[in-house]
Amino acid sequence: MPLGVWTYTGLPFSNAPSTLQQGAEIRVEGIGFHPPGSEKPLLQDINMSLPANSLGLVMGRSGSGKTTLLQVLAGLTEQTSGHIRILRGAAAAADSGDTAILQQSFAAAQTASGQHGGAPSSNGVSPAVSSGSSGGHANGAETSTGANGAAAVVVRPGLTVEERMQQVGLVFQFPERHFLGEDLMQELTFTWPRLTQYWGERQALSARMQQVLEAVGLQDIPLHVQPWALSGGQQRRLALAIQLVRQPALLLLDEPLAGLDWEARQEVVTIFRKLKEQCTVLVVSHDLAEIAPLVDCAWRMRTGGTCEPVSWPPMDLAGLEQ
Ligand SMILES: Nc1ncnc2c1ncn2[C@@H]1O[C@H](COP(=O)(O)OP(=O)(O)OP(=O)(O)O)[C@@H](O)[C@H]1O
Repeated sequence: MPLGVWTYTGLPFSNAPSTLQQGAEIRVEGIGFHPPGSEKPLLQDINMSLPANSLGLVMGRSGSGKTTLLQVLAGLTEQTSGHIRILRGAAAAADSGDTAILQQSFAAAQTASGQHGGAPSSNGVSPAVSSGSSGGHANGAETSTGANGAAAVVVRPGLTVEERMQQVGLVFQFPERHFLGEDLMQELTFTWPRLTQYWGERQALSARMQQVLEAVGLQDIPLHVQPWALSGGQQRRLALAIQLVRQPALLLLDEPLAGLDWEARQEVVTIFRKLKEQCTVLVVSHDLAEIAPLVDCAWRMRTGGTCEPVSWPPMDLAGLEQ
């Protein structure tokens, strides 16, 4: 499958099938990043696990490496150690040894392919025959057909940077500073593929655009309006819409409330409540008062690029902010 078309944000357009509508479990395992020329590593042995459709929070002092971590997760920077996995369905089950989910996944795959076979064995490897397709489990695991025709769950070690760029969306801090389109239509479609071979992709995107605009509450703004004529909150919602149209499995938000007034912050937080239904979300933020009620799991980054889990919900939110 060809790699997607590159966008102005550095994110290639996803050629992933439109079945990627739900969040996935995210595993960050032993991620380290030590760029050449830097005396010390910027990230060290980062471990995180985000359940599907959860919202994770990363906090920490300035310079502790939060943005660097997001860049690695989004595939803009390649880590020097560790790996990142996006697990769906059978992949998550195989990884955790959950044979019940595996059995359901294989039953669904067999029904879809019109084939029948035995149940998965207790080690999670199915003796059943499948079509050999991925069965919708993009990355992390897939069903494959062996030489004897038997299907097995193959858990892949980690995502390449290209795969991350396709499956992870990143909304930068102050995303409105990166707007390039002369109107909303241009801004929303700027990253869409233009070559004839991607016509099907464009059609799928057009079909999703209206839904996404409604989800972020911008459906009543005419598409000929200039992006800079929008309010601060509307601009942030536009930046979210641009990423949501791509249907990322993981959405990364870097200080999404920074620089917004009270009203705009409320607008954006309201959208975050709904975001979790569509994808798994990881937010870097200092604005704990607004974000805290939405958070399912949290980590604190320390100077030197280490990361530790924070018990959630916290006993004392004010103390956490210090
Ligand atoms: N490619 C690089 N090479 C060397 N140092 C880098 C590189 N990229 C970032 N840094 C340094 O890594 C450190 C972490 O930066 P990062 O922006 O990730 O921190 P942060 O926690 O997001 O900070 P803030 O909250 O201020 O945004 C900083 O000291 C930064 O100067």
